Formats: sequence, C-alpha cells, structure tokens
Amino acid sequence: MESTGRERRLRRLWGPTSGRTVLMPIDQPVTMGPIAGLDAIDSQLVRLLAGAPNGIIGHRGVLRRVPAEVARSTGVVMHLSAGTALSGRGHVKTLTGDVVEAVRIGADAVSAQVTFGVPEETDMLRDLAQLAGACAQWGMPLLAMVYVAGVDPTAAPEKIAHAARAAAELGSDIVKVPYTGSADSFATVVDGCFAPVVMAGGEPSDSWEDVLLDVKDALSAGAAGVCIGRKVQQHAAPEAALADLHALVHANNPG
Ligand SMILES: O=C(CO)COP(=O)(O)O
Repeated sequence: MESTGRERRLRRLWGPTSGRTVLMPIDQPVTMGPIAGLDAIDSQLVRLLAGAPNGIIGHRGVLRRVPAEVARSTGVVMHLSAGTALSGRGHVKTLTGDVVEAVRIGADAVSAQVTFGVPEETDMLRDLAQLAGACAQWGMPLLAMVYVAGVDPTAAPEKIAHAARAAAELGSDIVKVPYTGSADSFATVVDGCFAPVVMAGGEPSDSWEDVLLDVKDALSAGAAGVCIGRKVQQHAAPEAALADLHALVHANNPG
C-alpha cells in the first residue's frame, strides 16, 4: 500500500485515543537566536521531554541532541525551512534539507513554513509543493506552518483561513496556524481546511490562564491540537504547562 509509511508515521504524532496532538516546536532559535527558554537547550530539552509532548519539531542540529531513548516515545518532526531575523526578513524561509535526510534520521514528519503576503510567497509555495511531492514519494507526512505577514489574525481570520486552505491544497497533512482570537473565527479556519489544524503559540503572554482559555476555544472549534513553543518554554514550570495542555487536548481521552 503506497500510503502505509505515511499513515504509520502520522499515527505516532497523535494521541492514540484522543486523536489530537501536543506538539513542541524548538526550531525558533534559527530565526531568533538563543532566546530565553531555548538558550540552555540540553537542560531545557530534558524538561520539555519530561512533559511528554506527542511530537517535537526542530532543525537537524537540535534533533541530534534529543536522547535516543526519548525519540522512541516522542514523535520527531524535522523542520526543513529557515530564515533569520538578522536578515531583517526572518519570515522569508528557504529550504534547508530534504525528505531523504528526514527518512535517514527516522523522522515521523517534516515541516516547513510558508509566509503568505510577501513577495517571496511564490518561492515558499513552490518549496512547499516540491516538499509535498517528495513526501508523497517517501511516505512522509508534511506539516505546514502558515503565517500571513502584516496581518493581525484576530482582525482578519479569513486570511488565515485562506492560507491554511492553500497549504492543505498543496498537500500538507497538518497545518499550523496562529490563533484567530475566538472559537467562532477559528471554526472558519478549521472548517475551511480539510487537513487537521493545530494552533500555534506566538509571543509569551502575561497570563498562562488566558493561553489555556484560547486553547480550550480552539479545541471547541475543532482544532486537532496545539503547537505552542515559547509560552511553554518561558513558563516558570514548562513540565506543568505541558501537563495543562495535555489535560485540555487529550481531555477525558488520555494520550
Ligand atoms: O511552531 C512554532 C515555531 O515554529 C511556534 O512557536 P512559538 O509558540 O514560540 O511561536
């Protein structure tokens, strides 16, 4: 069966009962440098992995630092696009690896970012589509991280819905989008996208309780899970924050 590898890999990223996922992105230092929460990466990895995310998303260098025994129980997503704030245009991403390398390291999926609404959008769309083609060839799931430049997602959820749908149309198996500010608006994103949608994090906020309320609303709108980085990584107790996310995402359906 041509799709077996893809399905077997995808299954490792979802809670077996809930069918939802808590993903932990640790790819941000390429864009932002050694930011708080990811600067002392080895000790932070121990804490984050103790919180048992369903999957961890990182570039090849940081994935090499994930202890092998953990990689057996936590899904691994190899991030394949990068851009740095040093360029002044950190939202413009270029491909940094390929699916064959992801197969070699035993990744369960690959991911790439597309920033919509910038002149380089066409390059990033071409890269995503080429990646989707290679993923189809190798049975590798593809997660697209979509953002719309210069747009407040709460003010223009229809633009987030458009970007999410475009990523699904090009072959993404999971689409990560910023939260649009309400369950109703997030439902338009989820309902318009035939691939599962996970909610991104963004800048750390003052109130963790507010983050949890947003997660609750996103899930009630049909989100397939969360992909929240800095808000957890810069939390005073990242393991406890992850436990909170597990409780919501996998509520009444452990794992
Ligand atoms: O998926 C993400 C980065 O790739 C989201 O990270 P943040 O939650 O830190 O914005």
